[in-house]
Amino acid sequence: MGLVKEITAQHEWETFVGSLPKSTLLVIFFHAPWAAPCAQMAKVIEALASDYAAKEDSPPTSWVSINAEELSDVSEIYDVVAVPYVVLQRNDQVLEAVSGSNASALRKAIETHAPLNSTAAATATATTTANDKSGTTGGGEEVGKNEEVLSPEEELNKRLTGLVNAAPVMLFMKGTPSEPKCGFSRQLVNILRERSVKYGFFNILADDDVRQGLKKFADWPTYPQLWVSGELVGGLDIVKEELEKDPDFFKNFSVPSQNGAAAA
Ligand SMILES: N[C@@H](CCC(=O)N[C@@H](CS)C(=O)NCC(=O)O)C(=O)O
Ligand code: FES
Repeated sequence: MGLVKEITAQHEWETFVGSLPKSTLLVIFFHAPWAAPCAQMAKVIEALASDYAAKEDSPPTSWVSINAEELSDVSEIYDVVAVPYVVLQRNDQVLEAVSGSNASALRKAIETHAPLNSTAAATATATTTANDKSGTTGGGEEVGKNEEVLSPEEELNKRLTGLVNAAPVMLFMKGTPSEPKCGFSRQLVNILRERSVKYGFFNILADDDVRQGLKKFADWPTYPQLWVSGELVGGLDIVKEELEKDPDFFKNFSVPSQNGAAAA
């Protein structure tokens, strides 16, 4: 079996997703054949997939690769506006998406949602460790390398730093761009969409640690939160104000107005 399955038809996609066991983390890699960063990211994904395949007690994962332009219906469902774009989902729920060729953000995201047990845990029996979601999130330089011991708070902050830098424009929202779960988040998605802004997003409803932690980290009490280049811009009101002051606020982050995905 190839580790990363190329899906080339809509029906193939539907069958595949429909047959996935609930606990499996599905990694969906959207790419375009003309985008050089995609070729790089494809290698990263192959390597990650083989890491998971190599570890006997690793949580169940499944890896697919989709040509974003060829399967535009699928791309639309996931709001793919740029490639490479990787979506992590479990049980039909989008957990996180990583936009652009950001290998470390991707590895961090995957390890967060499907923690690989450390070498010590690997020697324990698989049954007792399989459900341990509360453990460390990895995120170290290399799997298996000695990691500095971090307090849970430091660990979370490290993770949050990774998340706010996961894409040049990051939206922390309630729900997903195609299914916002609150009017404030929906409005901000619309603002970004109208301006063809390329952005990554994180559904804070899927992760209460991030939901509560980021408020402290950002010193900002609500969602949505928009981050640009790793810095908090603010919530919906602030973004509206910024756009009033400077209508070109997002100029550097917009996709040229053409169909299909743009290289990130
Ligand atoms: N005026 C705010 C509206 C956002 C807001 O009030 N968000 C609330 C309700 S969705 C929130 O995130 N509360 C904290 C929470 O739900 O964790 C803005 O400009 O973004
Ligand atoms: S979820 Fe109630 S206002 Fe956003």
